[in-house]
Amino acid sequence: MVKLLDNYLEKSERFAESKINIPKFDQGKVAESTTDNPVWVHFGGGNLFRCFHAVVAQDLLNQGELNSGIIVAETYDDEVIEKIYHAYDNRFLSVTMKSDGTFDKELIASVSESFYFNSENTEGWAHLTKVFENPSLQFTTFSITEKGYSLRDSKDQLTPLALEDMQGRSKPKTNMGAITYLLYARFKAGKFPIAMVSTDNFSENGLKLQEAILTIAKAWVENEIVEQDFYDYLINPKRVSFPWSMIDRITPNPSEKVAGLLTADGFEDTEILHSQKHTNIAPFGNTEEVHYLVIEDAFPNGRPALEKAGVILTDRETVNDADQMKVTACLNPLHTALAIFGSLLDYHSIWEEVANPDLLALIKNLGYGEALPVVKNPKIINPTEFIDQLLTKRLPNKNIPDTPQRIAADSSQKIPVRYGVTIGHYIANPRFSVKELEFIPLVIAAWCRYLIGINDELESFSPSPDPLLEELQSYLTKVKLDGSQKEIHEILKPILSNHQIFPHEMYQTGLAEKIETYFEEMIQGKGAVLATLQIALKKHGKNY
Ligand SMILES: NC(=O)c1ccc[n+]([C@@H]2O[C@H](COP(=O)([O-])OP(=O)(O)OC[C@H]3O[C@@H](n4cnc5c(N)ncnc54)[C@H](O)[C@@H]3O)[C@@H](O)[C@H]2O)c1
Ligand SMILES: O=P(O)(O)OC[C@@H](O)[C@@H](O)[C@H](O)[C@H](O)CO
Repeated sequence: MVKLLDNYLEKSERFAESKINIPKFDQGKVAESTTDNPVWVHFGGGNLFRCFHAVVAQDLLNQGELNSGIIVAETYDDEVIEKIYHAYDNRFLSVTMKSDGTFDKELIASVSESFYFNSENTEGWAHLTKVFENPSLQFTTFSITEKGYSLRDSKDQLTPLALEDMQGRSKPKTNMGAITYLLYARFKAGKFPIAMVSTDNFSENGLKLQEAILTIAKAWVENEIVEQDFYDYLINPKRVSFPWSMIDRITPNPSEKVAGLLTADGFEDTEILHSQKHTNIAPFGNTEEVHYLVIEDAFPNGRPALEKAGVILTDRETVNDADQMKVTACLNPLHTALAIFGSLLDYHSIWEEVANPDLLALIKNLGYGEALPVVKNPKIINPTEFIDQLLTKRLPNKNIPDTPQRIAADSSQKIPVRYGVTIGHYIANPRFSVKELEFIPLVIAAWCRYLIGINDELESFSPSPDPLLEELQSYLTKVKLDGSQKEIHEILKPILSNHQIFPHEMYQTGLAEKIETYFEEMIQGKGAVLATLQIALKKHGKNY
């Protein structure tokens, strides 16, 4: 058996026996150089980071294109740092699951340091501050989920914690307050340049990060906590940039099945952690083969040759087009539809869902039928080929243990981007009418039905974690599922008129009425969700 803490340079033949590729560098030496010359900090050391960013860094370290490792800062889940990073000397096994049933396995050692970064944790706080004061630092990446950037609640009001952070700088409580604190340390140390790269799944992610940081910084200037010069530093792209990005690699939570196969292959560290804060993470990460990372090439302090590890560096417009193509049209809206219907129809695997002709027809009609006509071609990736590849190779890959329940997490945060952008195109473009949309309202109706927490067999299930779950469920507590429910409009109105979830006025577009009708059909008793889907497909669906 081999394990992560084995000396991979001395025991390389044992790793080879288990078909595990090992780093071509000495992790200890890289770590020393990271202490002196940090280059790359990553916030949010979850599964995507481990299977994507860390693999890019490893590739560059192997090629000699990078000499220092990634510093991971976790603002949210301290258990992950202690039990998953420190316990394994920041190493992990990346497992790429190919459609022919085989795995590619690589021991990743590109993370040099990891910290719980919170103003109450003095060690991590002091260390990250020092890192940000170092002129060598070139960029930071983020994968902290959509909600990690938020300063506002569901009513678009600044949260009490955000308001508190805007009043004082010494102990920020929000992620954005803490990041602004670090940028202030960098500013004071010498106004050194840096790129702040969000790689979370939402449109204009760089802009959202920038706006959140500027909200805090502006309040600090107004409250005379910091000098105006700091704000000017943040808005000068030659000093601080917020590149936009598109990231794509389906990375499910670590699976027990993969753990079992790794054990059978002679790898020892397979225990999955389900943390108290609901992070599912393990000493290994499982991901797919296909991947795209497109980043706006705006790095004022320079950058490693990321392109040598497959990253596409381009201008903002192209990034935005690629991102809109993926996140708002060709992948994520389809994923969320499978997540919602899958939870209602009691599926626990994505590949099984796409083997169901009704669900496959639903996502084809959403993708090819409703989203593709209004999406701009990003040129670097062909949108039709992208959906074709998704539907024929990626989603049906039985080797990828992805679940509707993972994807359903935080749906309230995703709906504005995954469906709202397409709705916006239909409203804005005179060649289209928003009234043509059938499958987007159908999915939104199914999401409202999903929030009730009772599936299509009328058995209860636990909806995936979502910051608005409790509030949204409070509107639906009395819904009867036996066909006797009246006043659907009164029940759904508070949800459908929430502009944080639906940026467009759903009642003016006529979409809300359609959603209400679909919702009503879905609460007519056992099997009503599937029946509604089948009727909608029969009436409005095309064969793609
Ligand atoms: N997994 C994928 O397939 C995939 C692919 C492309 C993009 N993404 C993006 O990456 C993000 C993370 O995905 P993942 O697979 O790593 O998820 P994960 O559950 O494995 O990890 C989530 C990470 O975000 C942190 N986090 C959660 N809530 C937070 C909060 N409120 N504040 C700060 N940090 C918080 C967690 O501590 C953890 O480090 C997604 O939300 C998405 O935007 C994921
Ligand atoms: O990561 P989330 O939670 O924003 O969304 C869930 C999935 O749709 C997402 O992770 C996809 O797997 C990913 O976007 C593929 O690149």
